[in-house]
Amino acid sequence: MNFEKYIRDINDFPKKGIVFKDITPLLGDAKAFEACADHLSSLVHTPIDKVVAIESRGFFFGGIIAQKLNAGFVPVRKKGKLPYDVLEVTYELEYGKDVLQIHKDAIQKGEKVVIHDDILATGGTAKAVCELVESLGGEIIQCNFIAILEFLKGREKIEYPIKSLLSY
Ligand SMILES: O=P(O)(O)OC[C@H]1O[C@H](OP(=O)(O)OP(=O)(O)O)[C@H](O)[C@@H]1O
Ligand SMILES: Nc1ncnc2[nH]cnc12
Repeated sequence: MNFEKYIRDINDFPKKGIVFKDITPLLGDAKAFEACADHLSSLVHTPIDKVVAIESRGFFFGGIIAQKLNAGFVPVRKKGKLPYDVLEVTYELEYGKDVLQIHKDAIQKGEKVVIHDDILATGGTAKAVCELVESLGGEIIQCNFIAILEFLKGREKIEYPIKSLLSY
């Protein structure tokens, strides 16, 4: 399937000068949504224990991928949303700065982990999540995205295999 036609550019969102990749047309089409979930799952070739996905757009497919791969689902959330003991990391992304948190008991030492998000842009977000997973002793198998904005060089920040359906 040509997923590109379900992702639209929105100029100057959320800040002037940013070309925002909007995946809501993909989510709104039943066939495209299902095909995208299937493709994202098929990018993983080894058994894994956990899919770690990033609030909020990583959650749309993260849970489905976990189910398809027979793995548990772990949410990484913006500060103040997770109720139990957390580890946290401050990070910068293409258009801002924030804090991400993960539950301290979400990953056991040695568990095999796939990280999923919708977009890899500057890589600040994904790198921060890699750090959280590493701190808990997880073994990162790969980072898996719907699309990579190659011109923002996010790949250079990530030292694990990167897989995606689309590159811009
Ligand atoms: O590679 P980076 O430059 O770090 O940017 C990528 C991140 O930016 C977006 O999330 P955002 O923080 O906008 O939150 P949202 O998913 O809640 O919309 C996107 O979903 C990624 O998580
Ligand atoms: N240009 C962009 N479009 C959508 N999500 C993003 N996250 C960071 N940069 C983005």
